[in-house]
Amino acid sequence: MTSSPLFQIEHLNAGYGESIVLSDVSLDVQQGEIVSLLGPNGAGKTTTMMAITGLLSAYGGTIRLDGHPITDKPAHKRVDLGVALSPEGRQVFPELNVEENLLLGSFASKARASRPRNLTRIYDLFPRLAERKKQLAGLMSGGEQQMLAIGRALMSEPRLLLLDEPSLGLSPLITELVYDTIPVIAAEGISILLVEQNTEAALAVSNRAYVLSHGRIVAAGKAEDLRDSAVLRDAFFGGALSGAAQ
Ligand SMILES: Nc1ncnc2c1ncn2[C@@H]1O[C@H](COP(=O)(O)OP(=O)(O)OP(=O)(O)O)[C@@H](O)[C@H]1O
Repeated sequence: MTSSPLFQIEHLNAGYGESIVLSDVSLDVQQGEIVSLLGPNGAGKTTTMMAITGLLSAYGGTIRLDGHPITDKPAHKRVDLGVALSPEGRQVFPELNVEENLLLGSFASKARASRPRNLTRIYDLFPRLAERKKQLAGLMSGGEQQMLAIGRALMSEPRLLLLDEPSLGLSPLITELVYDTIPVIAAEGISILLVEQNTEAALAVSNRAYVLSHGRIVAAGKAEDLRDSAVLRDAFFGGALSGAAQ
């Protein structure tokens, strides 16, 4: 693709206090593209997501949406500009019902005015949520909670949807059900950055992928080229990394 990317990270450094987790991370996502960020436990995937949303400040580097830097914007402003996160572990509000959880996704955003339309759209995407509008989120299955977390993120009408480990703790069958919706969302023109340890599920729906290991991008390429690559295996199973892409 040659068009300028909807979303771009350039040379991002980030971490916690004196502990640097991400070093020189660069990646991009085109409009409507599904891009995976793969890596084992502790590679820095969630840290990357937190830096993109503004929940964690970058130590260096630039994060751009539509070419404009958002690195210094507060988290709520990034939501309004079109960045939404479905967090690791879903983090639904267990004492609130499905619809209340969804409404919170647009509570403070510009999308507040279009709530009825977006609710309809999300219920069309996830009929299970439509059947359970009044059910307490805490009483739902892991798969339903995952659908709810994605639906809640969509309520803010994102242009970039960040999905952090959507398959975590789900059976293969339920993972498939959740994953079936990802290309449908992308087909609406929404760009998706998908963080996963489940490389097989992620690569099956992605156009491209990056591999993160010890806070550094160690490989990048088309999803089909990375599927059986040695660098992906090394990143997960601790082999010596060559650093070469693919
Ligand atoms: N709040 C925090 N304070 C200090 N260090 C942290 C914090 N959160 C994460 N880390 C450290 O940052 C590194 C990267 O963690 P991160 O959660 O980003 O990895 P991950 O790739 O998302 O892994 P997982 O798949 O297990 O969630 C780890 O070494 C982790 O211990």
